[in-house]
Amino acid sequence: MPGKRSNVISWDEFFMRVAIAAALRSKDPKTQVGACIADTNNRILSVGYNGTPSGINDDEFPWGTSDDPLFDKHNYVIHAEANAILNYRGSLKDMQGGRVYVTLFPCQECAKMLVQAGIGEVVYLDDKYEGTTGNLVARSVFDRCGVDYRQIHLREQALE
Ligand SMILES: Nc1nc(=O)n([C@H]2C[C@H](O)[C@@H](COP(=O)(O)O)O2)cc1CO
Ligand SMILES: [Zn+2]
Repeated sequence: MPGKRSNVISWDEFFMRVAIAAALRSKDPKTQVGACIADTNNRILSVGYNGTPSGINDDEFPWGTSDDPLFDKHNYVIHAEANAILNYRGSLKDMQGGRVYVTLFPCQECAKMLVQAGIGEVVYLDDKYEGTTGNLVARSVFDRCGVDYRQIHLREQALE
């Protein structure tokens, strides 16, 4: 009798890899972000990535920044975390105490939305905007609202 495979990936790795797969769909040339929401039973509820609102064609969208707010992508893009919440078609009750896996630490606006959606823990990979105002406010939101956050690192993993 062959024994079981022992080198399976953890739930943390699994959900983060799903978030990474979502980020691969992003059309943003500078920063691609993916998010995966899992419930307390380790079931995936939803996935999202940063993109334009559905009425705006992301292939033709000018993906740049500008002094003119009408031509700055930041004013149009829906963040990965927000899309993951909005993509869910079930009851928000299902997200209570759940976890969001994000490839980049959330901004302050998404932090507030994640709190209101009932998310209990944020697991993130990158934190390239650490120390910026939005990043500090997001941390403050999580701290004040009792949402835990922790960074993970992925190891190389091939199928064997
Ligand atoms: N947590 C996040 N989730 C996201 O979906 N984003 C998105 C918004 C933009 O499309 C892009 C950031 O663009 P840039 O400022 O690095 O050129 O990533 C950004 C953050 C950072 O807080
Ligand atoms: Zn955000």
